[in-house]
Amino acid sequence: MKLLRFGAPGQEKPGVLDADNRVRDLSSVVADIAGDALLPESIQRLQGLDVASLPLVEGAPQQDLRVGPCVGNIGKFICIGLNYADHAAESGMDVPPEPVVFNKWTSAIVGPDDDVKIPRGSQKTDWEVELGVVIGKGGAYIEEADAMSHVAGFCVINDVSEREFQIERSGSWDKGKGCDTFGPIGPWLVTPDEVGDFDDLGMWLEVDGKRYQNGSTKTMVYRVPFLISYLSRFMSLQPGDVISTGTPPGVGMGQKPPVYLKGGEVMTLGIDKLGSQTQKVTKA
Ligand SMILES: NC(=O)N[C@@H](O)C(=O)O
Repeated sequence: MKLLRFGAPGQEKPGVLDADNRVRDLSSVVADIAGDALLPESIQRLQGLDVASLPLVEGAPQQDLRVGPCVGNIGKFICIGLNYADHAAESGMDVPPEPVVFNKWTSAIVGPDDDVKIPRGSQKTDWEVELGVVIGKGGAYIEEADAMSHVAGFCVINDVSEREFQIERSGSWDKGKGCDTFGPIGPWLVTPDEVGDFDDLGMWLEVDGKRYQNGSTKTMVYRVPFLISYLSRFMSLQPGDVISTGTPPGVGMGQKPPVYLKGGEVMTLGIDKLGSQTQKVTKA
């Protein structure tokens, strides 16, 4: 099942894609794709609906119908760094002995096709296609073997990053990761049954039609069940938390010479079975 949120920023309604990829309005069934609506029993209830009987929404998603972030009211936006050995190498860093964990502020969250704004003073705004994991059932000290029962679904994330703010300005990476618009999420929240093998999903990213990232979740160092279990030793996870699991090689910082985003450029990125995003780059 592909769940989504559609409408103007801040006023999104819940929806679901039907068999013909048209949007059906879920407002009469759930208030939002958020919080307790992501619990396993709630998702199961949605999966039991006759989708074709729900009201049809006018417009083609991602064309004349705006799609918002596929999860509302996200509590924590947790990211994993250096989770692909070849990306760690292009960043001039070693694969860490334990996952690198950092945050994106929730004010960074935007829809999959909303503009990405280069922050004031930035010279080094960069891209990162990543597999997103959305928590359905919360918990602490989750066993790795049980971790997938805590997952509501998967989505595409662009972990937009300002490298000078992140690496050259002291302190944690967070300054360069959480600027406004640096967290496009969606278009769809795809339930695990529809994704199947999440350890073998192709992922890609292009800027103005030039392909920079071409990877697969196959080469992740720390896999999804381990990451959920690992994170839950340091914090309780809650319904609607989002984990961005790291990027494969091909970021701008890793090009020779490095390449960074400029106003007017367009990023397109996607992951097998999870859909694609398109963002115009503008200036704050
Ligand atoms: N270098 C860097 O910022 N990396 C990451 O965010 C990552 O590995 O996903």
